Amino acid sequence: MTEPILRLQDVHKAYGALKVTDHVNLDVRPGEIHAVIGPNGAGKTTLIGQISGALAVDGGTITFDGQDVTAKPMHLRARAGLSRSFQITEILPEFTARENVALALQARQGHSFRFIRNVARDRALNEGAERWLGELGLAHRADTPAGILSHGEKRALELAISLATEPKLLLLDEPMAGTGREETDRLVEVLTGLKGRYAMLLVEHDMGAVFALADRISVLVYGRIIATGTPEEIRESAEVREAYLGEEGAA
Ligand SMILES: Nc1ncnc2c1ncn2[C@@H]1O[C@H](COP(=O)(O)OP(=O)(O)OP(=O)(O)O)[C@@H](O)[C@H]1O
Repeated sequence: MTEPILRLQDVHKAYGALKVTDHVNLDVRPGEIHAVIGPNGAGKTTLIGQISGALAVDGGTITFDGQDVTAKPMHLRARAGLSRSFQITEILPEFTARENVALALQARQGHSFRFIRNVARDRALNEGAERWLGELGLAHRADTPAGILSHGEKRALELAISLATEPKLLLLDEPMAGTGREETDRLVEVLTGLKGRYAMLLVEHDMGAVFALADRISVLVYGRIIATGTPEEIRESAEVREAYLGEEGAA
């Protein structure tokens, strides 16, 4: 079997007596969308923080792309291809959508920020940026300052910025938060288009989006993963229904 791109073994963290992540075992396979769902306060944000390196673990091991990254700082994990998107504003509002992506491409090539003024003239960067914008349905917004894009378009732009860094795993932290129905549908469509090409760990409250996108779902309740399985298995699990999904998930 192919090695997972991300593996968490026995990861745990407590704040005093509160076990926020409680001996979590989880893996993400190459090309898989693995969603983590759970009620408010279940520990999802903490888990994402531990994976990205923003938060230290109390114990356990995090292996990314074959390397033990448990003690590695966030920037080294990012450099190794672990990209966190959403709930972090990476967009520069004064710059156009194209410039925002071009800057991410430029950063990947190791140039420093002070060359910013050369970006507009660099055709290769602009073409690369346009390719990503096209991929995410934003080609017609290339010249628009990022700050005046709609909320859903900003989310798509954040995704373009993440993808421009050629990640091996995308950590998607509530990408649908604050988006309307139409924009959520659009983002689901965009992510569906990327399916199979990138491994993604998706934390999301919108169950419609989760069940439409995920290959597997893990359910986190009080810091503990109570089930991992296909959307069908999760929907049919009596334990999950009782602990979390309730009638809504059964519908
Ligand atoms: N720095 C902290 N100190 C103490 N308790 C914390 C801290 N950070 C989080 N917690 C607690 O840990 C628990 C898990 O929080 P976390 O934000 O990870 O949950 P979540 O599943 O992401 O919730 P939501 O779905 O509402 O975003 C909560 O009870 C929270 O109050």
